[in-house]
This record gives sequence, C-alpha cells and structure tokens, in this order.
Amino acid sequence: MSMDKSWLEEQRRVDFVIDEIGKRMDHLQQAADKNRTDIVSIRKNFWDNVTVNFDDPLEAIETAASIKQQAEVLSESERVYQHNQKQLVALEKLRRSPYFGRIDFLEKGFKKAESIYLGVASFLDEDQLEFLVYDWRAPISSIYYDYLPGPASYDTPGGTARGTLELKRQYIIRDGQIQSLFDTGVTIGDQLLQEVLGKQSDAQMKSIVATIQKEQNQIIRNERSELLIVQGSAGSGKTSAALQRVAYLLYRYRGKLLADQIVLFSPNPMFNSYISTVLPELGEENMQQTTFQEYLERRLGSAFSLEDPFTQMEFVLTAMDMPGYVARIAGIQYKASLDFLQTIEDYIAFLGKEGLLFKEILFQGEVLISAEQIRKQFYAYDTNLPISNRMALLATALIKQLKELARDEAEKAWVEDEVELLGNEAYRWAYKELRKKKQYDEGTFDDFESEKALLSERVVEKHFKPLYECVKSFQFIDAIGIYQQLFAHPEFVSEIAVGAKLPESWASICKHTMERLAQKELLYEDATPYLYLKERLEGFHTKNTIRHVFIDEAQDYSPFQFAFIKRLFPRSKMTVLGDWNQAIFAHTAENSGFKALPALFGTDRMEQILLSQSYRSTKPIVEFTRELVEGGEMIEPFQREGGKPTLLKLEMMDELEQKVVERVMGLQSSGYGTIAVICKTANESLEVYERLKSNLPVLLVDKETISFEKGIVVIPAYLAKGVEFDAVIIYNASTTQYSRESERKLLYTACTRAMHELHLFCVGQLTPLIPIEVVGTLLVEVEG
Ligand SMILES: Nc1ncnc2c1ncn2[C@@H]1O[C@H](COP(=O)(O)OP(=O)(O)OP(=O)(O)O)[C@@H](O)[C@H]1O
Repeated sequence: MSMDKSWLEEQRRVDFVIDEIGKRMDHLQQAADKNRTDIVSIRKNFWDNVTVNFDDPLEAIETAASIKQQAEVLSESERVYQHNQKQLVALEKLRRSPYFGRIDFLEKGFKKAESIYLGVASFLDEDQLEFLVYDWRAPISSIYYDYLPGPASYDTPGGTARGTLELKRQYIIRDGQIQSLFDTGVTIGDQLLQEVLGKQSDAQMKSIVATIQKEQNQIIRNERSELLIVQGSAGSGKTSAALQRVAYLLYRYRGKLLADQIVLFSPNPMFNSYISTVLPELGEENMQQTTFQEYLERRLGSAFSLEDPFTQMEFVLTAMDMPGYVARIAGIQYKASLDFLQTIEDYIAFLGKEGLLFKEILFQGEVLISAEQIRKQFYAYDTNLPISNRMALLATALIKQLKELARDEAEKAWVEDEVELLGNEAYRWAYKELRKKKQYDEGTFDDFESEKALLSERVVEKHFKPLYECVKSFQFIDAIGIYQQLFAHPEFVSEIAVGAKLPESWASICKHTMERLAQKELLYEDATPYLYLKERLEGFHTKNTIRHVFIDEAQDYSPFQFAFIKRLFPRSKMTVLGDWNQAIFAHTAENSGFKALPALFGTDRMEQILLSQSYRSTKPIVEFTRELVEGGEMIEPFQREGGKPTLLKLEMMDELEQKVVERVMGLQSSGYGTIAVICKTANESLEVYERLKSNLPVLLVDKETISFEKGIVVIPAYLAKGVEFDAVIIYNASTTQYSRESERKLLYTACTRAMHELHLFCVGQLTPLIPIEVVGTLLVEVEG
C-alpha cells in the first residue's frame, strides 16, 4: 500500500498513542522512583520504628506485633514497586508496537461505528475513560478473529452484541513506525499471515495474537468444556493455540486463576525451552511446564533404573533382531491399554482380601516389626474399607508401635554409650528441658538420672526418625514385589480375575517383565502401571490445586497414561492437543490414548475441534507430506508458495555426506538460520554428526538437550517433535531406514518439521512409504 492519506492518519494515531504511553510511563517511573526510595528507607530504618522489648511475655508479644506491622508496610511497598515495574515492562512493549489490528464495529442501535484497536494489553487514555488499545483477549476483540467485514457479533457478559464489521485492518508496527498495513476484504486472504509465515523460524516460538485464525480462536476462548480435544494436522497451530489459550484464561480469570495452577505436559525438555518465551512475550507468567517422564521420575525416585520413552523408542526402532523383541512390543502395547488397567483393578480387589506383600521394619540389622506381623495387622482391618484407608490406619498403628519400641530401645547399652559421649551442650539442653517441665529438683541425685533418661530418649528418637519417615511414606509396602507377583505365574491373572482380557503372548510378556524387574529395571511401559498400582495402595497423590491441564503431543500418551492423568488432576479442566498421524510410539500404534479419551472421560461437557489447515510449511511441502499418511487429503495447505521438496538418490553411502554438506551450505547461503538434518535414530544421528562436524558447524541434539538453538542441527526424528526449522534434510529416506508401516508416522513427523524447504536424500532404494505416484510431487534431482 502506498503512503496514502489513511496511512498518514494511522501513523498520526500511532504517534499519539505512543505519546500517551510515554506520559504514562514517566508517571509510573516517578512513582517507582519514590517507591524505591521509600523501600530503601524502610529497610534502613526498620529497627528504628520497632519497639523491641523481650523483658516479659506481654512486652514480647507487643514487640512481635510491632515487627509484623513494620514488615507488612515493607512488603506492601515492595508489592506496589513490583507491580509498577511489571506495568513499565508491559508499557515499554506497547510503546514499540501499540497494536496490530483495528476493527470498526457498528453495533445495532448505534449510529456510528466504534474503532477498536487491538494490542497485547489494554491501554486507557489519561482520564481512564476511553480505550486507546483493547487487550486482544477482551470480549469485543473476538470479532477481529471471527469475522470478515459484514455481519458480526460477540459475546458480552450481558448477552450477544450484534452489528456490522465495517473495517478490519491489520498493521505491522515496529519501533513506533507502521511497516505494513492491510485491509482485509471479503475475498482477500490473510495478508498479514502470509507475511508472518514467510519469515524465518527462530530458536523460540512466537506468539500469534495478531493472526489467530477463527478455528484457533474457538480453542483459545473455549470456557465451557471440561475436556477440550484438539486434533490438528502437523503445523496447524495446536501448540500456538494452547499457549494463547493459557494467556486468555489468565486474563479471563484474573485474580482467580494463577499461572502455577496451570500445567502443560510437553514432549521433551528441549520443547519446553522452545516455547518458554511465548507467555512472557504476552505479558503473562509461564504456567508450570513438565514432561510426563519428569513426573514419573519425581514420583518413583531412585529405587530403579527407570527407562525413558526415548530409550524405549530406540529399542523399538533398532532391536528387531534381538531375542525378546516381539514379546516386548506385545508388552508395550498391552501395558498401554485400558484392559491392563482393568486387570490391575481386579488385582487390587484381590489384594484387598489377600496377597499383599510387606517389608519388615529393621533397626540396626534386627527385625523390629516383621512383614508377617504387618500383614496380619493389615488384614485385621475391616475389609470393606478401601486398601488405601487401611494402609493409612496401618501406618498410624505402626508409628505407635515404633514409639513403644523406642522406649524399650532407650534402655539398651548402645544408647547409654552414646549418651555418655554427648557433649556439654546436650546436657545443658536436657537441663533446660527438664526445668521447663518442672521436673528439676535442684541438687537431688535423680536429676542426673532424669537428664540421662531424656537424652536416651533423644538419641533413640534421632535413630528412629528415618523409620518413622519410612512408615509415613509407606515404604513398608513391598510395591515392586506386589507388581512382580502379577507376572510371576502367567496363569495367576486368570485365577484372580475371571474373564480378564489378556493378549496371546501374555506368558512371554510375563517372562520378559520378570527378567527386567529382577535386574531392578523399570521399563517405560511398566512405569505408569506400576505407579498406578502403588498409588492405589497408598492413596493417590492428587494435585488438587491445579485447575487446567494442557497435554501437547497427546497422541503419544497411552489410554493407561490418560487414565492416570485423569486421577492425578481431579479438579482440573483438560485441553488435549495432538495429531494421530504423528503417533510414533509403539504403545500408540494401535491404541492411541488420544482416541480413547471420550470413552475415558465421558462425553459430557467434552468438545472436539479439528484443525485441518497447516500453517507451518509451504504449499508444495504440505502437498507432499499429506500423501504420506492415511486421510492426508483432509489436510489443507496454506497458500504460501515455495520450491518443491527435492529428492536426491545416490548409489553409495560415501557420496551422501558430501552431498548433504553441499546442500546445507547452499541453504545457509540462501540465508536460512535453522537447518535440521533429521535422522531416524539417536545412533544414526551421532554417526552423521561425527561425519559432518569437520565440514559444518553442526550441533547434535539428543534426549539430554535442554535448549533449542539456532543453526545447523542433527536430530533424531522423534526428538524433532513439536519444533520446526527453516529447512529440513531427511538424511537417508531409503528402504533400509524406513520400510515398516510403523515407521511411516516417524517419516511424516520428520518431513513436517520443514517451514520453507524440504530435501530428501536416499542411498539405494527409496522407502516404499513414499509411493511411486507421490514421487511425482517431488523434484527428483539427478546426481551430478
Ligand atoms: N494463526 C497463526 N498465525 C501465525 N502463525 C501461525 C498461526 N498458526 C500457526 N502458526 C505458525 O505455524 C507453525 C506451527 O504451529 P504450531 O507449532 O503451533 O503447530 P502444531 O500444530 O503444534 O504443530 P506440530 O503438531 O507439527 O508440532 C508455527 O510457526 C506457528 O507460529
């Protein structure tokens, strides 16, 4: 658009708003300066304003009250200061780019349309009467996302407001200057989106508030659903929608919902770093971010060597020829299922009557309370009570019993020896304690005996403390033994649970599981079932303060894991986002938890939203990648042009390295900042990295990588989940690498990471997962 009249008018308004923001900032800065001086002064003179007197109890109480009051004054000043600082940061952002959109909305019954300017935060004029900028999350702002010019409406607390959208304008404003300005007509697509998507990727994900699409807006502003399921193709903006939804919820429920009452489960730690700047960029605090594995590790501690999902993935991809492979795959799939969950529930019902295993409580190598005693005590409780309630009663009884045993222990010689070795300080303490208890009769012979008795008690308490802790944390339950018992004899499950659904290979699953548990290895597929069983026995450690749970890459979770998560967050709404075309884990091959969600959670207050438009990649890339998966014809590319993906077939492995180096260099000279060489496995990635590193400044990404960096990376496909690159090179798309049906989704996930360019290399025969007719969508390069 040329520098026409409306552009100049718009720039004038931008200047005016920036000016107002500047004034407000000056004001706030002055207040902040004064505030800071006050804080320094309160801190310096803290004790001057406090009357300190501990002479008698009454004075001491007054002193405490005076200290408290002074501390409150200080903390209030600090709170105001921090609030001002936050506002200053937000205003500084607004000053650089005060808004990105404008809608002129003529509400029914009104004569004149109102111009609404949308930005990342609201900004009112000096009199606090007129909104110079509306927060993008304000109710009226939704018109911007939901409508093209024409009839429009939005929900207000008082009902629906209807009218006509007369103008929809989008801006790019940098450092106070309008760089671009587009009017969205009924027929013109989203030009701003075109511009944004054409840019290069970054090491950090960006917010999309200026260009949120209608169907994404439905996800972001959804308030009704207890369970919101989003199935979206690769690059359709699921993660983006999830993050803007967090920002929306924090705005909508300001004062009621805090960022740490929201949890986002993400696929790996690197992804956490990739998305960590989006919310701060929107002026909000980050929610809690974790991976399911991190949660398992925290809860399971160090009793086992706990396998992570990526090691499991490596096994699935590389160990086909190893003995036990088939049994393990069958085990992975069964242990992911709701049938196995039912088997565990049946087992728990059985354990309510018999079969629980306990560990004896030992002290200094001797049995204080035997496992048999504990077992008897447990089964003496009313069998109608749930196991976890009986366990709680048992723990209380055991503590009581230990206290009694501690009294006997205090009489023993080792205690006397230890007491004698105690220093003066311990005796002074005992003296004071006895005085407090008024048991001290100065000068009598018994006083020394009383001191010794008290010190003996203290010595024993110190040694018994770990025992109390063990009991309180239910370590007297032999949880692993109980889990093992389930697999010890293949016929056991059928005996305790008539009609239990077991897979054909159950016997080999049992054998394999027993072998691994005997080596103190807890495989990834066993971790959740084991923890579930343990929690059901001890009482679930539920997270009651969490109000919203987001699960990204939800296709990677098994039905069993979802059942677990449901129990873990009983008071939380759930937003679950995934793409079953990217379900690459063996447990999700036939049994993705994502698809089982409605059955698991019930369909009341559940909503499902489908995102079919793919924004990440250019049209030619999407046209190729969607051919790789079933139902791919539903995936719509965004109209962004680019070169066709290429395929270079080579005869010899030796040539591959050289060709990849040349391609990467070419991509670099085209100005691409993030280039990924995607391999199938971690081993292949390591080998490729070793080969490339002398010619290129490459970084290797493995499961330990915690931050996403710009540059050239070598990465296994499953770790590239959720992230994106300007250009992607598939290192070797040959039959040897990708031939099994189960590898289809892996290849699809890898290819869909590309924003602007995708290049496939292949030594020998091309993978059959790319059918011959699909090769036609590629630019096949001829070597040399
Ligand atoms: N409305 C939008 N405006 C601007 N960019 C968008 C929009 N929606 C998505 N994008 C961009 O498209 C890319 C893909 O988005 P995102 O990572 O959220 O998709 P996803 O569905 O989670 O992808 P995947 O499942 O493949 O990991 C990102 O670069 C994101 O910024």
